[in-house]
Amino acid sequence: MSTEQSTQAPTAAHTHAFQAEVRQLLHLVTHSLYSNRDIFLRELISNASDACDKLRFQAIDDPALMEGDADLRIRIAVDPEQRTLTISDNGIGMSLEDAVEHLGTIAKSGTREFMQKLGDKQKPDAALIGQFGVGFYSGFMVADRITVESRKAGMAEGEGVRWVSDGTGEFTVETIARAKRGTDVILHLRADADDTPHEDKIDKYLRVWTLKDLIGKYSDHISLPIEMRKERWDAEQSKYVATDEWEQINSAAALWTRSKSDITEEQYLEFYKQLSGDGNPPLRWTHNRVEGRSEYTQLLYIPAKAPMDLWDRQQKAGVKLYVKRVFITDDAESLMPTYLRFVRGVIDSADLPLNVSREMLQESRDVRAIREGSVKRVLSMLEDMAGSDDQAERDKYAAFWGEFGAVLKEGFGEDFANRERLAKLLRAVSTHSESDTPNVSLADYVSRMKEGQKAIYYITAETPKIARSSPQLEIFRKKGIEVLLLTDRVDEWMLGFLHEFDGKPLQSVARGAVDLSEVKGAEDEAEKKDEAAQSEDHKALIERFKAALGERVQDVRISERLVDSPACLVATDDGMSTHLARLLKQAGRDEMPASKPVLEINPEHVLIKRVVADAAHADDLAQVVFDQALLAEGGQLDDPAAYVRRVNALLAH
Ligand SMILES: Nc1ncnc2c1ncn2[C@@H]1O[C@H](COP(=O)(O)OP(=O)(O)OP(=O)(O)O)[C@@H](O)[C@H]1O
Repeated sequence: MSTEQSTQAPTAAHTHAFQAEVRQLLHLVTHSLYSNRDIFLRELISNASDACDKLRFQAIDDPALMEGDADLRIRIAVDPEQRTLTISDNGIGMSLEDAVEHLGTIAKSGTREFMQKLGDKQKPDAALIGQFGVGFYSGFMVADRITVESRKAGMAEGEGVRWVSDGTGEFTVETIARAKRGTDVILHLRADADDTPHEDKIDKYLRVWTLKDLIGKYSDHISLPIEMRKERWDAEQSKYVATDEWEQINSAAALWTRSKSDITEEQYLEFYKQLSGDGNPPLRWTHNRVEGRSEYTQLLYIPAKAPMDLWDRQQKAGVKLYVKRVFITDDAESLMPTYLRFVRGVIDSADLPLNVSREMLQESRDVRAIREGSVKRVLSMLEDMAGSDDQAERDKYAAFWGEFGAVLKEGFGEDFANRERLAKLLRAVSTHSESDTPNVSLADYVSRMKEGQKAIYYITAETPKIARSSPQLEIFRKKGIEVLLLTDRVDEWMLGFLHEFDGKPLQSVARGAVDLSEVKGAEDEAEKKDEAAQSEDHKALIERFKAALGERVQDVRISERLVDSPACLVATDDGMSTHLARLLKQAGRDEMPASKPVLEINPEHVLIKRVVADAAHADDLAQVVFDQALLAEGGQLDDPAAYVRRVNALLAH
């Protein structure tokens, strides 16, 4: 910065407008969250704690940042006369640019998307809002003005910043002189209306014992000391008055470092909320101290609800890495594979060096051991729920699968070592039940297989409804053979890795030829046809179709799987399924040429018989039969107009 600028800057306060999403968020914060205002304290303490974590981490490489004051702590002070509540930390602090950027915009993509989704709804459900942290802005639930004074560690005394806003449209920033590193967030509490019920009065946040109570409830697990001024009884004034001495309010032992028996369920739940910003209680958690070659503590939670950014693979991993209680990063993908990105928690290693770099994280054997250990724990939690004797636990698993099943499926390609465990956790929709909720496991399927049935049959489609109406299922339905209906986008990809279960191959009903001859079924004998007599007729029929369809098909054959429909499309054994070809096209992957389908026809069907009987319209009929087979499986016609023309010609005839 030039001298000219630095002498000018302190005098001018600049006004900035909040980003539109922040304005919207502020509106919500001040209008809708009225019922649980207490959380503002937890949010601000959490920010202060993060700021100290960041400083501690940066100071590993640059100890001068500590400026001789390495006792990081958070202080809460009240001034009843001025009606202010101040949350101070001696953490990393903010520069003027930081303040404009961080306290004027919303950086988290999930929150931003959420705000956009809410649109103009002024009164959304408070539980919904509770799902994500409103962070700093929650201060405006209780304050009609917030002043933030800060100086970034390592910057000069004259380079502090004051940020002020009344939480409507704008804020101002100016440069100030500030000797102390770190941040003071000063809340100018709103005045209560006379008719505010006692328990809702904002005044309560000026009372020391209320604050102590809230810190105990929401922030006890924060690993830094949270201090308030000691009070002394003043007989003359007959009230408590603050002294100059500070006392520690919380236990300041990071929750995961305590022994399990000292932690209540409520504390685990509260910690989860703080860690994840998710207002829904988690489904399960696991807390272990692992000893042996690699020593670490893990506290891992399985959430009940998917966050908005679940599909954003760029999102930070959900597990925070600490080394000997020092926060290192919340961006360590190497700790958890991508297919478990929904897991939230903390891993605290006793072995890694404090200045561990990103590259080291990727290569370290310790990290690999931690990762393997954590994956095992998560899969065990899921197995416990899925295989529990208790219906409530199994319901929890079903809920989990509904939220995260499609993500877990990515594991088949990502985690070869655990493929079998993942296969047991898989749930699918099935022709065996009417429910479109995936609740059939491969083990259930195998236990119901018919005598002589060799494969586990499935079909992929866009929706269960389309899958259920597929002509390819007809023969399976008739013979009472169960078929799994796989309708997640990731399924085709997953099936590239999942070839068998319990020694039984997985086989698509829409691929290759079906051979159900060995499956025991009552109708089979009666169905045996005089094959020799039919084969000549069939040959002619097939030739007709081939001549009409030319390049559109790879082959035409008599179907073994159709009962009621005239025709269906199937892939060759090694060809790409038409469903996958469509998915790739939707994803803009046109360069993958779809392999041409095989048309299977049902010679017993009246339309197919007409192709033989009505030579004049045989071509049109064959084309229409093909197009309809494509439509029936949710495909799109290349030339819909030609299809309509042909159908009309046939109808008019
Ligand atoms: N006490 C503080 N010291 C330093 N920086 C702070 C402090 N409080 C807030 N900030 C900065 O402002 C940013 C925005 O804070 P805010 O609480 O809105 O969101 P967040 O902390 O990123 O997310 P969330 O609170 O939902 O976890 C923070 O990311 C941080 O960069």
